Amino acid sequence: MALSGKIAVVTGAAMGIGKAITEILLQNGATVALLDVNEPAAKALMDELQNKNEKDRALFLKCDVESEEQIQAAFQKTIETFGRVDILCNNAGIVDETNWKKTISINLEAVISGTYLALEHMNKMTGGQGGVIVNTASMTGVYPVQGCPVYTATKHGVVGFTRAMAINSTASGYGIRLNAICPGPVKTELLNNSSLKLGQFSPLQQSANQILEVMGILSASDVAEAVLELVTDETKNGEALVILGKGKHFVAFPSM
Ligand SMILES: NC(=O)C1=CN([C@@H]2O[C@H](COP(=O)(O)OP(=O)(O)OC[C@H]3O[C@@H](n4cnc5c(N)ncnc54)[C@H](O)[C@@H]3O)[C@@H](O)[C@H]2O)C=CC1
Ligand SMILES: CCCCCC(=O)CC\C=C/C=C/C=C/[C@@H](O)[C@@H](O)CCCC(=O)O
Repeated sequence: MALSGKIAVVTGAAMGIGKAITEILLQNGATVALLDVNEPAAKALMDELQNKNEKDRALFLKCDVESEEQIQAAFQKTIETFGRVDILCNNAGIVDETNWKKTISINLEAVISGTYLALEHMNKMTGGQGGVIVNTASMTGVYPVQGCPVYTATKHGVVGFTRAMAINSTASGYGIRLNAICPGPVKTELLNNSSLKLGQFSPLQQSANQILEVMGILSASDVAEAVLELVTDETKNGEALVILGKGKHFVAFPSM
């Protein structure tokens, strides 16, 4: 898929991996609606884009993905402004093993809401033009990590939901590819703060730390490059791409 003229929606776009995804999509010619709850960070990014003459292809829409109404309003504004949606990156996520219901709400429920809203607008069976959805899971969506069982559960859910929706899309003719990106540790605010967010499992942090030594730490740009591969490679549907400091691989799931 060539990105020039394509319209993308990215959630959690103001910082970290979402910011890097936004930047690489813009660099490759796409137009991006940036959805985020952090208005100051988003405005700072928009100022950076202004300096790179990319601001006219970027639209910040304040949106708390915990609110289905706010996601719907953001999609509506995107379509009113740019005419359609071709690419969706459900990227917003948190780690909070204490407020674990919020973690489920943002990391999984919002991914489902965003995907279903995108279907309404992208589905070829209902007048859409098709497209691609990349959901940000984590290596914890495939390999459980001590210290963050609910986070791990949400990311397993993102992988399973994405793969099931990819099968549905093929079977139903939606014309939409769905893939999951499963990064290991990435140097962002989320990772930096994660040791404070393990709640009752904080004593297990050391074992989580060991993963950093084994897996290495990625940059957000490393992940964005892998997301670009999933967006542009039209042969990829229903994949879970694990990316670690030591390399990347598509998960080989057991066949039935
Ligand atoms: N940093 C890491 O080591 C890894 C992160 N991930 C996943 O990548 C995604 C992005 O994480 P990072 O960039 O590391 O985090 P980050 O904390 O650096 O950035 C997350 C962005 O999402 C936004 N956000 C949070 N809650 C929101 C909500 N309710 N509505 C709208 N926006 C919201 C934040 O304001 C922020 O801009 C998450 O889904 C995370 O689980 C996956 C694997 C590794
Ligand atoms: C613990 C949740 C991490 C969420 C981010 C991911 O999905 C990556 C999962 C893989 C490994 C996680 C390791 C987490 C270690 C934390 O306990 C913390 O110690 C990391 C500190 C970051 C740093 O030192 O740069």
